[in-house]
Amino acid sequence: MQLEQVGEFGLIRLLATDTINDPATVVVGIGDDAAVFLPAARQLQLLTTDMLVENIHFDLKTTTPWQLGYKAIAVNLSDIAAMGGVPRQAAVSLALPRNTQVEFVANLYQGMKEICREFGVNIVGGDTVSSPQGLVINVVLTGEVEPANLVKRSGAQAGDVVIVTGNLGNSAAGLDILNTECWEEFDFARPLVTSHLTPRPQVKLGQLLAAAGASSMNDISDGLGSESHEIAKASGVGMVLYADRIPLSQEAIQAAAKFSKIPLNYALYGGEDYQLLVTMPPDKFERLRHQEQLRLILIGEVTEAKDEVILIYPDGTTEKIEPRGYNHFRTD
Ligand SMILES: Nc1ncnc2c1ncn2[C@@H]1O[C@H](COP(=O)(O)OP(=O)(O)O)[C@@H](O)[C@H]1O
Ligand SMILES: Cc1ncc(C[n+]2csc(CCOP(=O)(O)OP(=O)(O)O)c2C)c(N)n1
Ligand SMILES: [Mg+2]
Repeated sequence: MQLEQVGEFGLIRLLATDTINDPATVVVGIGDDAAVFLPAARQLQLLTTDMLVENIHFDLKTTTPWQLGYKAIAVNLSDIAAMGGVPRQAAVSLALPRNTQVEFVANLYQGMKEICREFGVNIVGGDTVSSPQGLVINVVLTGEVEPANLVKRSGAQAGDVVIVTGNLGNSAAGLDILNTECWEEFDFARPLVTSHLTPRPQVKLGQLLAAAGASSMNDISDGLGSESHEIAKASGVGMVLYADRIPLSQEAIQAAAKFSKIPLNYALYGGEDYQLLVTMPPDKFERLRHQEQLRLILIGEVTEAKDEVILIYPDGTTEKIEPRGYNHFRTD
């Protein structure tokens, strides 16, 4: 069905079902001039926004609308996770080309509703407009954090350990695969493509790490190279990272071989992994380490060398990691 058959308001009515997963916090949801919600007492309020733009963040030849909706929420959840917070209220703005099908938008919302249900997030509003070129989806997400558990980028201290919460580079490898003909034939492709199209934000781990005394956190949207420098700059410290400890999946290594790339570069400069990069005093990390079910990988240490991130290879050679990752306005 064409959008013009239902119109702007008909579309919104179609989408507005099953959007409230935590009714106790919502006074007014979709349908008024503004949403009204009730923050919990004595919690700091978090607010983040991230936008996905067609042919910059996604390609509709390789992404289903369901996956796009899921990812649009996931990348915002990841920012709340990186503050140690609990996600709460979302607003979703869409700019849709006129020839978009109603079914496309309904599937986009199914993807968003699925991940919102899983994380207890309400969709309380948004905006729907037409776009002369390409689809744009923007999400605003609020969250809450106990004041004592707030973790900023600026708290890393020399002597802290540097940890990550999962494999890095899968998403960038997945993007290379999606841009290849007949990728379904590669037996290593599936988990990489899944990491790229439907990343899992580390919301629970973010809360746990915050409560356990993380000194800084950042989610890895632009790549480890860029995010490690973000923490170093904000905290006035440096880092050493051990090349052989940076977790790469077998599948990412196989993909790198296929595309004649250096596997570690997927992790350093690829981006969109949505794992957390965390610093923490070593004694606090030791206490967490014994909880076996947690996947926490120690990859380095915080140093006093201001703003310098050094990679150390097993043979002792070192190299400076550049503050480079995905950058919207640079072409190098
Ligand atoms: N157009 C903008 N206006 C105001 N603040 C912005 C704008 N774009 C980005 N920011 C802010 O700049 C900081 C860095 O943004 P970004 O690199 O997108 O962070 P993240 O990787 O966490 O999404 C964030 O605090 C973000 O809110
Ligand atoms: C079609 C397509 N081309 C390229 C990419 C790769 N890519 C696009 S944006 C991005 C970085 C993350 O996006 P950004 O908007 O910078 O996220 P933020 O740091 O604001 O969370 C990457 C790696 C992609 N996902 N899809
Ligand atoms: Mg952003």
